[in-house]
Order: sequence, then structure tokens, then C-alpha cells
Amino acid sequence: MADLPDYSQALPEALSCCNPLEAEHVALPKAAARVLREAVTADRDQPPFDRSAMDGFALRADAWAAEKDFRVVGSIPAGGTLPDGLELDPQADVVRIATGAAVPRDTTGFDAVVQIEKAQVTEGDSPTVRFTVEGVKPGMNIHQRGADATAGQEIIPAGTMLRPHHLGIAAAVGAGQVSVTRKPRVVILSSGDELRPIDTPLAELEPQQIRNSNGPMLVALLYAMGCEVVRQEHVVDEAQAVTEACTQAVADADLVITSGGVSVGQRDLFPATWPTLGYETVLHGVKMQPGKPVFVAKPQGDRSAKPQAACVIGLPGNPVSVLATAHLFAWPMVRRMLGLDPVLPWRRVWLSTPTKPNARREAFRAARFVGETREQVEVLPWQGSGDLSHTATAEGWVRLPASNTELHAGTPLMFLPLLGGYSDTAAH
Ligand SMILES: Nc1nc2c(c(=O)[nH]1)N[C@H]1C(S)=C(S)[C@@H](COP(=O)(O)OP(=O)(O)OC[C@H]3O[C@@H](n4cnc5c(N)ncnc54)[C@H](O)[C@@H]3O)O[C@H]1N2
Ligand code: MOO
Repeated sequence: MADLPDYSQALPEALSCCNPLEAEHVALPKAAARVLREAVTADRDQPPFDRSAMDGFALRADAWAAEKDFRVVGSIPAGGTLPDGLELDPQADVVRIATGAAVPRDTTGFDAVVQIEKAQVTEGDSPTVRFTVEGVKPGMNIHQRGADATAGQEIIPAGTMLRPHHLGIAAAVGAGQVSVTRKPRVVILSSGDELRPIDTPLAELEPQQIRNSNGPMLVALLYAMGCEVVRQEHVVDEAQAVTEACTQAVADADLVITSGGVSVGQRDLFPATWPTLGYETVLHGVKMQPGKPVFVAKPQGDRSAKPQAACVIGLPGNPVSVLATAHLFAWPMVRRMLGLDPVLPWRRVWLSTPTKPNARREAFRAARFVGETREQVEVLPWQGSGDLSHTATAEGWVRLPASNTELHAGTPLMFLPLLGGYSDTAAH
């Protein structure tokens, strides 16, 4: 154990195995949660015209005077203009205008809008209006052309993970297609002859057999990270079968994730198989709990000669170890493949109740917030890494340094939120 790296040392090693994938063009509505590779620029000023911010009347600010009646000579709906050939006297006339309509500053000199609530209209064949305002200033209730962005300006930088508001920004400037990183293709291999499919009826399950809980959890985690799961496959604990499954997996994937079979048991076949397939072990064992036997491998030789060759992560089979190592290793690796900064969104929180760490290994523990400020966390009672039920109410992981001493309430800790759901998982 003394020779094993700790998590901070191991993570850069794991990250050295993967490179950003190439970009592809996708239609904007399909670009949510993808990573932008080419900046989006404004094709015209935003707003593209001097825009009325109110339903009201457009006028010249310097034409206004208290108790002065103006003639209402036209109306501009949003998306509309004044009729061609309309002649008006900007000192005596005003036009109705809708929120979102273009103020015809160039043709009329109108440079202000008074909202409808401050207008007393006298209807009739020749309607008039008087404004009950203290004064009218140029620019009043007008959102000026180019105030938000000017034509040619970069408005979404490359490297941005596109959220819904980015789709709105891109749509406004006509970016119907955007350049984004290709989704990493992932093959998930589970191992363990004790495993049965999740729909195995209870009556057909031997007491020593268990259901494959890591499979669906990993599929959902990989989708939440932004990957495409090519397949999830179960491999029997037999050398030839493992070799064949691994060979096919690297041919079909950018990232191969295995579950189980990475410790030192007779049937833990993955660590010995990868070197026979031209893979170099980068990491096998980290001084952490859970997840100690985690395994990472990359293609042997010059990585730059085959930058897109698949890399491999072996997650220790205990389900809590899978959940932890998927967050702590697979997620940053996927972020690098997506062209994102691999640093995870750790934040500082404070312990709400005394907690015992692991004496020899840095411990990662499922935790949940207490109180309303979401600054204090309670560590869920540790049940070992074999059973997931105790994580049901977890909201994230905390990092507990190895220590013989109990951590007191109020101790500052780092907290990593659990990955969330992603709607595409429904398709699998
Ligand atoms: N002699 C030693 N034994 C073990 C060590 C060690 O250092 N020396 N490390 C232990 C630690 S820590 C872990 S974690 C496990 C990881 O072992 P493997 O990655 O080889 O995993 P398996 O042995 O295949 O499985 C472990 C455990 O998890 C269950 N499992 C596996 N896959 C699934 C699945 N898809 N769904 C649900 N449960 C699964 C499996 O049945 C086992 O109970 O090794 C320790 N041993
Ligand atoms: O590291 Mo193992 O994951 O403690 O159970």
C-alpha cells in the first residue's frame, strides 16, 4: 500500500491517457450539453434595431411639453414599419408602437417611447394624445441597437458546454449548425459469473447470485457525462472470452469501461489481458477508499501517433467503488476527451456531525446537505463498498483525509456533486 499513489497523484496519470476528440457539426436544437469547438459570433448587432421596450407612443424627446396634445398618425406593430410615404411632422405627431417594434429613428427622428399607462388618448377620426410624464429624455424606453452585442463580436467562446441559454443566444444570431466535440463512444464491459440480468425473477435467482446493478448505473453515468454508450455487455470470467470482448471493445470505442475483475482474485482477468492487447498499464491501485484497485491503461507506444485510440478504465466491481471511481476518474477523463477543463466542480462545505475517516486511505464518502444554506453536509454512515442502498439520499462525495482522529463538526471539506440525469438515458 505504501507504494500506491494517492488520488491527487493518480488523476494526472489517468488524464495522460486521453486526448480531445475531433469536432463535428450538429443542428442547433441537438447541441444542448455538447461542447462548442468554434466560437459563435453575432451575424448582426443585438438588438438589430432600436427596439421599443414598451407598448406606447414613439416621439421626439425635444417635441414634448407638458399638456401638449400630439396627433397620433400611425401604428408600428412588432415586426412592422410605418406605411411607405407617410408624411409626419415630428414636432407635432407621434405613432403608436408595440413592445419589440423598431423605432423609426432614421426616418422620423423619434428617439423616445412613452408607455401607454402615461398617455391620455382622445379617440376619434383624428386621435390625439397627451403624455402625463414629468419629462421625456432621448433614449427613454428604447433598447439601443447593438447594446447587447455588435456584429462580428464573439458571443459564445469555444470550449463552452452549451446550456439552454446558449442555444437561445446562438439561435438569435442564426447559428443553425454549430461545431461541437464528437461524443465519446463508450463500451461498458461487466464481469463476474455471479451476475444475472436485472430482470431475472426472484424465483430463478440462486442465493449466491446477484443482479447486475453496475450496468444500468454506468450507462446513466456515462450519458450524464456527455458520452454515447455503444453497448453494455456482460463477459464471462474466462480468459478467451475476456480477450475477445476487450479486443472488440477497443475497436468500437473511444473509452472502454470495465466493471469488476481488476483486483487480485483468480478470476480478475482484466489487468493481465490488456497488456496482451498492446496496452500499457498506467495505473493499478490508488490509496483511496473505495476504489483501491482502480485500473487505467492506454495504447502502448507514442500516443501522438494514434491520438484517437481507445483508452481503458477498470472500475473495481463493488457498486459503491464503481459509483465513486466513475466520478473521480472516468468523469475527468471524459471531460478531457470533450475538450473541457478536466477539473471537477469540487466546492468547500462544512461537516455537520463528527465523522470517522479511514486511518490509512483517503476516503470518499457519500454525503448529503443538511440545513437550508447547502453549506453543511452529513456523511452517510459507511457500509462498505459492496451495497448501494445507503447512497440513496446522497447528493455528492466528500473527501476525508486519512487520519486516526475523528473529524469534528465544523471541519471544512471538499464536496463533489453527484452527476445528474440526462434525458437520452431513456433511449437505452
Ligand atoms: N486479496 C484482496 N482482495 C481484494 C482486494 C485486495 O486488495 N486484496 N481489494 C478489495 C477491494 S478494495 C475491492 S473494491 C474489490 C474489487 O475487486 P474487483 O474489481 O476484482 O471486483 P469483483 O471481485 O469482480 O467484484 C467485487 C464485488 O462487486 C460485485 N460486483 C461486481 N460486478 C458487479 C455488478 N455489475 N453489479 C453488482 N455487483 C457487482 C461482486 O459480486 C463482488 O461482490 O476487491 C476486493 N478484494
Ligand atoms: O476499494 Mo474497495 O473499493 O474499498 O471496496
